[in-house]
Amino acid sequence: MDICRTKAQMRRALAPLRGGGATLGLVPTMGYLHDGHLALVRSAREACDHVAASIFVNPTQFGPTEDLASYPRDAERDLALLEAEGVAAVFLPDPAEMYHPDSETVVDTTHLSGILIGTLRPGHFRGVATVVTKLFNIVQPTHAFFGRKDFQQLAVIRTMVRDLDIPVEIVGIPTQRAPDGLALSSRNVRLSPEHRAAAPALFAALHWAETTLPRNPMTIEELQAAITTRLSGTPGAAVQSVDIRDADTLAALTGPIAAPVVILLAVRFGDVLLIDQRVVSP
Ligand SMILES: Nc1ncnc2c1ncn2[C@@H]1O[C@H](COP(=O)(O)OP(=O)(O)OP(=O)(O)O)[C@@H](O)[C@H]1O
Ligand SMILES: CC(C)(CO)[C@@H](O)C(=O)[O-]
Ligand code: BAL
Repeated sequence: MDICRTKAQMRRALAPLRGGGATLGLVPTMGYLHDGHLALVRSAREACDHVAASIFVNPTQFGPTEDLASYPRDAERDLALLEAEGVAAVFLPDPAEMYHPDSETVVDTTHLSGILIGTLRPGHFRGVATVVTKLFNIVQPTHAFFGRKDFQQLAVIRTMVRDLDIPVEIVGIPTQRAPDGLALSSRNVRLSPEHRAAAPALFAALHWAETTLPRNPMTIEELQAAITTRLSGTPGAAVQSVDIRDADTLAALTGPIAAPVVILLAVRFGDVLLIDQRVVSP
């Protein structure tokens, strides 16, 4: 496995893997890998001839009061995991390698970036769209793999690829969970034992909605209120948002639920923001 700290090294490592119709899958990550990331890598291995991964805690997607400095990191362990999964090359730049000191160009999905998580994390999706565009340009993958856990991020990336005619196929992978239902996330290690014990409440609320809705027709407003009440009773949980949106466009909805909708949850436990989502049908 080639470990590349510069763009030039990455381009050199990938050059022999291109051509002859070979497919190259990219798995972008911020490191501190868990089985959710490895599920993306395994899907990429199944779909593509070669797999590249990136590990970069991207400063431009963190707000000034967010957890950039305390974001968990363990590059050595990450590299061993990626090597064991048969990854051909890993891109591991530092911020100075990634961003020109006079960098001024950004990529932004002007509507999608500003709604939902975009209101909790202003500027976040512009940072994501910009760094993912840069990764696509550096790696030039035929396919790229993202988790559906970050549902809005996936929508932002699909929109950006559509609007800018970026020649890459985006693949969304189902959320991998701990046995108690908590969605795997690098930030889970920062939960206190009490908060970790309470955190499966997000999964429980989604599961409740998924099983209740087909038997018990509800309006958007009733479902949103029921989920908010369930989450608010969870010890230590500060509910940030419960949104129920069109599963394809993320457009706001009102009234009776007649088609599949996505439930998007954001809940803070201490200073850790957890998100989860589920598409449910009436
Ligand atoms: N539980 C999961 N199942 C499937 N994919 C996941 C899961 N968690 C993260 N991913 C995906 O892995 C990729 C890299 O995500 P990232 O490195 O930010 O990990 P994370 O665990 O989501 O960390 P964070 O705590 O920052 O949310 C993204 O495409 C993300 O959607
Ligand atoms: C896609 C991504 C690697 C861009 O920094 C990040 O947002 C993530 O890990 O989901
Ligand atoms: N998984 C999304 C990256 C972030 O939270 O910044």
